[in-house]
Order: sequence, then C-alpha cells, then structure tokens
Amino acid sequence: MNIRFEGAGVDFGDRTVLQPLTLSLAERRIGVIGLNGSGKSTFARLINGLVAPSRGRITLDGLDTVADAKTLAGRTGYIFQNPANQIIMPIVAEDMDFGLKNRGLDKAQRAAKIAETLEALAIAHLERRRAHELSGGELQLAALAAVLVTGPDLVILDEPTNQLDLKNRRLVERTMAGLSQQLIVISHDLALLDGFDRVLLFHEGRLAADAPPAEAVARYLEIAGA
Ligand SMILES: Nc1ncnc2c1ncn2[C@@H]1O[C@H](COP(=O)(O)OP(=O)(O)OP(=O)(O)O)[C@@H](O)[C@H]1O
Repeated sequence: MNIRFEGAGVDFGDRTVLQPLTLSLAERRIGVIGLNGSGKSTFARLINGLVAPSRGRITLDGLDTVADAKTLAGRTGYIFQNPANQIIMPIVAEDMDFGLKNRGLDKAQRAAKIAETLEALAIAHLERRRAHELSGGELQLAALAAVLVTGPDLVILDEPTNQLDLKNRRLVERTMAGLSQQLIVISHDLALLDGFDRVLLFHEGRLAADAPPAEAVARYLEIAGA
C-alpha cells in the first residue's frame, strides 16, 4: 500500500509526542527504531487508525485513515507488543475463526481459510492448541495467523521478538521473511531489520533518520550514545 503522511502529528494533552511529519512509504519491508518513548508505536498506530492525528492526515492508497476508516477496516493488521492480549478465544483455530465472523463466509469457507493460513505459516500443528499453553514464539505466530487469516495487505508488528529466546526469535524471523504482505516492524532487535528496504528512526517525537538499515542504525547508535 502507499502510505502517506501529510503534516500528520499527535499531541496527548498539551504534549506533542509526534511532530508533524510528511512522507510516503510504499516499500515492502519498513523498520521503525528509536529509544523508549520516542514515538514509534504512536507512528504505527496512526497508520492503522488506532490513533487519530491531532493535525494533518494519513492516507493509505489515497484513503484517509479517519474519514475512510470503514473502507480501510481489515486492510491493515496489527500485532501488539504482548500478543497474548489480542488472543480472544482459548483455542488457536477458534481465535482465527472469531476474526472471520461477520464477513459473510460459511463455516466450510472459514475452515478452509484457517487451514490455508496455518499451512502458510507452517504452524498447522498449533491448530487445536490452547493459546495460553503456547511458547512466546508460538504465541507470536498464533497472533499473526489470526491477523493474516482476515487478509490484510499491510501488517504492523510491534516488537515481535521481544522476550523471545534465540530459537523462537529465529522462528519469527523466518516466518516474517516468508510473508508476501507489506510489513512495518517496530523493533529494538536491530539485526531483525537487516535486509529491510527502509528504516525510520524516531527521536523525541521527530523523524531523525529515514535510510537503509545500516545507516539508520548507525545514527541510532550515535543518538543512544552507544
Ligand atoms: N494514549 C496516550 N496518552 C498519553 N501519552 C501517551 C499515550 N500513548 C503514548 N503516550 C506517550 O507518547 C510518547 C511516545 O510513546 P510511544 O508508545 O509512541 O513510544 P515508543 O517509541 O513506541 O516507546 P517504546 O519503545 O517504549 O514502546 C511517550 O512519552 C508515551 O508516554
């Protein structure tokens, strides 16, 4: 999708947490980095309409995230920092089915979509598992499956490897690499963004770099004093 920020900024109360920003994003793999509280999640939430801009606007393929919210519903998916919070039903497949309700599909069509998505993520074995018994990496993939089954064009992942051990981190990294959807990945795990098309660095609510990964990360190290 073509994501466009036109002077879009966010205030919370009398604090500006995101300075007005103008840019276009159409790359398939976009990383977002920066210190805690720098505005990364606020930036990402503007894109899928979870946060409305205090000024300016954001459009996705020309549709306004606020005025055209109904038309845009379902075109973007968001995996939150703690995916356990977004799993609603106890069993993985039931949770995926929940997201497909009210979309005019019958049971067989929903079951086919669920099977196809689990297969694509190579997690068919998780279908009947209880979500609260999954490992951190499996949980991340179950949340991803519940989002992907609804067919979004763009998926935003907020720190997808946070708290994962090496094995689960690799699993999530490999799965992400295989996705055909456009991805925006917020991460403190800088190596995860190797090979990304474009990385945005936020600092104190401003865009401090917009560059290929190595360049953005180098600037981040300077800012962080590392
Ligand atoms: N709903 C809100 N109300 C008030 N302030 C908020 C709200 N959401 C975020 N903020 C503030 O906006 C600033 C930016 O927050 P944001 O979550 O975008 O940062 P972040 O870069 O994603 O941080 P982290 O790496 O810690 O997740 C922070 O100071 C935060 O406290």
